[in-house]
Order: sequence, then structure tokens, then C-alpha cells
Amino acid sequence: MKEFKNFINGQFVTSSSGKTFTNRCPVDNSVIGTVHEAGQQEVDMAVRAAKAAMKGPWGKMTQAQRTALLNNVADRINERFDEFLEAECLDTGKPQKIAAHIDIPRGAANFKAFSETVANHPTEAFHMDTPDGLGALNYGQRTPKGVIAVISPWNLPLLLMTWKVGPALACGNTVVVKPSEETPATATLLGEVMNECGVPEGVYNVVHGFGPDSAGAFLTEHKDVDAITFTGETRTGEIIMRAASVGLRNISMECGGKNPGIVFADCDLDKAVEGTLRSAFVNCGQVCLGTERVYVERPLFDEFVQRLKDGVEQLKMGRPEDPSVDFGPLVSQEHKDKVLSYYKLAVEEGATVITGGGVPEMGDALNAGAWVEPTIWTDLPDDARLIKEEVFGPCCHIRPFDSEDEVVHLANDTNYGLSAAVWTENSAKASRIAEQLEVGLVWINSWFLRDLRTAFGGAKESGIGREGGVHGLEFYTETKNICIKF
Ligand SMILES: O=C(O)C(=O)/C=C/C=C/O
Repeated sequence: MKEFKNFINGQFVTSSSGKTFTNRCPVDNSVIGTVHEAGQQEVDMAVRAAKAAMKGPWGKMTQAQRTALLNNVADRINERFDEFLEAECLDTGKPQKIAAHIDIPRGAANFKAFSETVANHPTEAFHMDTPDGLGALNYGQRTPKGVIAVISPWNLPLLLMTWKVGPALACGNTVVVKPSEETPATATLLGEVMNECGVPEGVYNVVHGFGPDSAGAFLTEHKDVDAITFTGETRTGEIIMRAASVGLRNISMECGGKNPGIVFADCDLDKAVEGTLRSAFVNCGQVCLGTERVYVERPLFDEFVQRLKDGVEQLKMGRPEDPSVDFGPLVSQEHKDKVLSYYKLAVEEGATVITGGGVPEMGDALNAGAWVEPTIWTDLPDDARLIKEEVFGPCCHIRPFDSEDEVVHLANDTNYGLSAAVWTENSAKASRIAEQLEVGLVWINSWFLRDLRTAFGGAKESGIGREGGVHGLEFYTETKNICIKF
């Protein structure tokens, strides 16, 4: 039986309240262990430790020293790769094949990418002419913002947590992380790595718990938190924004999506099918960037539907450690219930179920897991709730279209604006379409191909701000302009 403690000021601590909650594996609903729920007192300890660390050795470190430390953290994650892999797959149920190629490598890479960016990105400087002819010099100075609250999600727990902790620490801040209650393991394990690598105490802290009336709320409402970064549902983002408004704390948010995949008749069909199979079903559809709405140019529609159906029906479900498995369960029973309610709603709204739509017979212990069938629908009306609301499960709806104007309108007809995928071999058309889409990220003939130097974030209700590359610097630092008169 595992135990997941809070990590505060370099120490693993339980909770003064003695409150704990159970952590379960979604593969078979078995108990993984007990999690110590941080109360107001533990959150306050963590924030005070993070604030104090800014004045300690960490705050006095040079950029080069911080960069070296963070590169060591990345290397140590890779040295302890199997432990992180097992922990992540136990918490999420995702196939080890997936986590070994995405979650853990990126969990480490995020540290290296941002320490390099921050070390090499210049601040600005301007020489200014003045009436007395002597001139003046203006130059920019970036300083750490301070204590950053990191509220990270359960779908890519390590990756999405270090996507924020990496730049935050590279910029000289300290962090208090509140991982999802569904996935406490890798954030806790990273505490061990921070100690092993000599990251000063108080720089990285972890408090476990829930949102309202729990660690999440205590953290975002804490007056000594200087900024809040969050990945998760849009409605939760609104709650966090309200908390951040007290004391004018800055926020950076990546929220929900109802992302379109646009398939033209002149696409490379094999690529489009393979890419849509991944974008709609990888990670059991639990990726904010995933495709839940597919639009196919009419001449290709029937063939595309058949090819995607064939691909879905070849997905292999099973335990994470089975190397032949490429499809896992949803993250929890609660999320399974939510996704199944949408499966039911789809039929009520008039969908044709091309494949899936229910719960698979897994046999043996796995039947107790959070398994659902990967599902494809057609024939829903454009105003159906299934077309408007994010399911965040292994499902997509496919609709034919007849013109570029029509498909751009359909793709943009949503409150979200996170990502899109466009499949065509005509590069001029691909760019023409991409430039009309009201989203933060467009992939052309690809999906989830990630260059960490690029701007990353969503438009409309999919988020606020851009992280990635130098774009996060505006959030993770304060920029000061200094003017020297000669
Ligand atoms: O790839 C990334 O850096 C990233 O943030 C992925 C987000 C996925 C959300 O579900």
C-alpha cells in the first residue's frame, strides 16, 4: 500500500488534520494507496516555505547555477524513468507504451527546454537621443515574480506539471504544486528528485487535495501567492480567476477545447486516418488538444468513416504494462460516468453510432475499471450538445462538408478555441484555412507535434495567455525598464 505525502520545505509531511483520501488505479479500481490531504495549515506552510526560499540560496543563485540544477533534475527523472513510468501508469491507467514516449520524456524535457530558453533570451535595450545631445540608455531587467501556484491536471500529470514548473523555476521563482487528486504520484516522486539534485528546500512544494474547500482553493486564495498557472476545465478556470483577482495576481490558463479536425478530399488518406485516430483516441481521448469534431469533404466522407471505424476497432485494450496495449481506461469511475452520460445523450440527440457507444466486456478484474468503448458518431445536428460540449473521452463525431467557407464556419462555431488539425496535400489551402481558424494551435498534416519554443495556449474559452518558449516569460517574470541619463 503506497502513501503519498505532501512535500513541503524539502520534507514529506502528512496533514495536521489527519485527513487522507484513497488513490485508485482506473484499470481495475484497485487501491493504490493513501494520500494525505493538505489543509489550510499545510498550504500556508508550503507558501511560506516557497516565499522564504526566494530569500535563501535559491534567490542568490546565478542563472547558470539554476540552469545546471534544472538540467540535473531532468537527467535524474530520466535515470529514474521506470519509477516515474510505473507511477504515472498506475495513477492514470494509460498504456506504458504511451507514457514512455510522451509523458515521462516530456516531463524531463520541459526542464531542459526552459532552462536553455531563459539562459539565452536577451532582455531589450534602447539608446535614446535627448535634447542636450548626451543621450540616455534604456534597458530591461527581468526578475522572478515570486511564489507561483501550479494547479495541474490528471490527464498528463507529470508533463503538464513540469510544463509549468520548468519555466517557473528557470525564471528564478518558487512553486507550490497542487496536482489533481486523481494523480498524486509523479508530483510526489519529483520531490525526491529535487532533494537528490540539491534544489534548495522550499523551491518545489506539493500539496495534495481537491479544489473547493480544499488545497486548491486554499492555495489560489493565499495572499502570498504571486501568480497562478492552471490547466483544466474552463469552469474551474473561472473560479481560479475570481480568486486571483484579490490582490491582482496574474493567471495563465490552458482550459477545455472542442477541437475540429478538417479532412479535405485531397489529403493523404492514410496520414489523415492515422492522425485522427491518434488525435481522437490516444490517452483514451483525454487530451485537451484532442479532436472531438471531424469534418470531411463530402467525396471522401464514406471512405474516411469506414477507415476510421476500422482503425478504432483494431485498438487493443488492456493493462498498462502489456506492450501490445494501445488503449487504456478513463481516469476514474466518476469520469467514466460523465463520458457514458454523453454516449447516452448522443443517441438521444439522433446520432448514428458507427462503432462503440458502450462499455467493453473486459473479463476478469478489469471489469471494475473505468473502461469505455472508443466511439464514432455521425448524423448529429450542428447545434447538438455533443457538438458544443467537451466530452474529454475516446469519441468523435464526423460530418461531411462541401466548401472551405462552410467548414471554416463550422470549425469556428464553438465557444472554445484551443487547437485544430487540417489534412490536405495543398499547402496553400492548408495555410488559407489555418489562418481563418479561431484557435491557438493548428497542426497541418500532423497532430501533437510539439516544438517547445513555440507559443502554446488557447483562444476564447480555451484559456488565457501563452506559455512555451519565450512566451511564458511575460507570465513568469516581472520586466523592469531602467533608464540611465548620460
Ligand atoms: O504538449 C504540451 O506542452 C502540452 O501542454 C500538452 C497539453 C495537453 C493537454 O491535454
